[in-house]
Amino acid sequence: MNTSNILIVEDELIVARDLQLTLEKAGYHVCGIARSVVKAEELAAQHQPELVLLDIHLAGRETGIDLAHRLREQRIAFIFISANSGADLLAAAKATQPYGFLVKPFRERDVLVSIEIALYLHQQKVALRPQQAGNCFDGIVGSHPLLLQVFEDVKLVAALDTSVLITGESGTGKEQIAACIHRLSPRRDKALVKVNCAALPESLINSELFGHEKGAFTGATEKHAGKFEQAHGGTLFLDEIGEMSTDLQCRLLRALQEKEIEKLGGKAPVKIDTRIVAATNRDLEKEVAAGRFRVDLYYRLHIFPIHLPPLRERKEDIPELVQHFLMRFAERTGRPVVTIAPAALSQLVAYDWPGNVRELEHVIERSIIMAKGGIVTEVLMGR
Ligand SMILES: Nc1ncnc2c1ncn2[C@@H]1O[C@H](COP(=O)(O)OP(=O)(O)OP(=O)(O)O)[C@@H](O)[C@H]1O
Repeated sequence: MNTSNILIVEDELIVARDLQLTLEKAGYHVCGIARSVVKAEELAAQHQPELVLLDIHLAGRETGIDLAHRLREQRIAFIFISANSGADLLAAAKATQPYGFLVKPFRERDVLVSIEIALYLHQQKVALRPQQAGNCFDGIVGSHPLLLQVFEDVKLVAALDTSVLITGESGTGKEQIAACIHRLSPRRDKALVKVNCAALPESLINSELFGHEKGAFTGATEKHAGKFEQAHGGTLFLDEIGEMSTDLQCRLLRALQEKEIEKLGGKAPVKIDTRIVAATNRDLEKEVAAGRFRVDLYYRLHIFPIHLPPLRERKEDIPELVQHFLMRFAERTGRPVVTIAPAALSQLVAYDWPGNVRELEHVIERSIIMAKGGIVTEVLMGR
């Protein structure tokens, strides 16, 4: 009997229901059907599926390819299901390293065989992981002492259950470090849920974080589990915490102190066990001094601060980072690796990188596209 939990991400309800029937007949458990990437991420965080069946064209702004990259980071297996199999789309799908690609219309048998193989391959990978997990800092390039100190801090704090505040300029890798803390913590098998506090309007962020009951406000047609609840047992990454309104800061502080939240329209508080990792590129002390950030919340988050150095303070890492981005671009696109001329590399090392590693990543991608004869001879700085 198969008991694996499977999530279906498909915008055509008839196809999704057919798939659900097929899977349930074969003994799998379908933990949900999502029509958009947003809903899929909500369900994935809630149910921790072993496998996701993923359509490419979905309702909403993002595609199945966008979601696939993130599922891969979270080490959740997925198989694409799509009516379209054009060369460009296949190249983009391949770059996400899926466990399979089924072209619609497909036979029941093909779906079941693909799922069985995907689950088997995924289990093999998971079984191998303990030896490889030694490096949870995979994908974080650099060996400057300032970065090595960050790695040490992360290893130390990951095992504890305290809140962590990651500071550093934009593009220095704060989100990557937050993911490492989660992966190294005892909460690693539960969800890591991310919220960008600057990306949501004030009116939405409240229900996004704390959730709401059905009928809590006009348009609340269904009960919604907020990010706090979705991250129950796991970690909630609050990016750009410096942008939070004072009202929300107050609710967050209460949630941290009481370990419970109040849903919009809810009758009783809900107990939560969620670890907070927050990040900011602002100087929170200045924000506190200016009265824009609550001092009590600041101290609550500041129990263990981790500071990421700007790239200009660890220029020695630039050549290795450049090499990393050149290789990664080749891997993603399936094209040969482009090299870089020494003069161009010197220019990159000399530059000050106000946008840090993210800016370097963009400059390299742009330079590869403009490169002739497989070698980058010119680099064009600027974000
Ligand atoms: N040391 C590193 N090695 C490889 N890639 C890195 C490194 N640091 C950052 N990056 C890459 O740079 C980009 C920006 O990183 P990330 O989103 O973690 O930064 P951030 O500090 O959270 O930025 P922001 O404050 O703007 O949210 C990402 O694509 C990330 O993969």
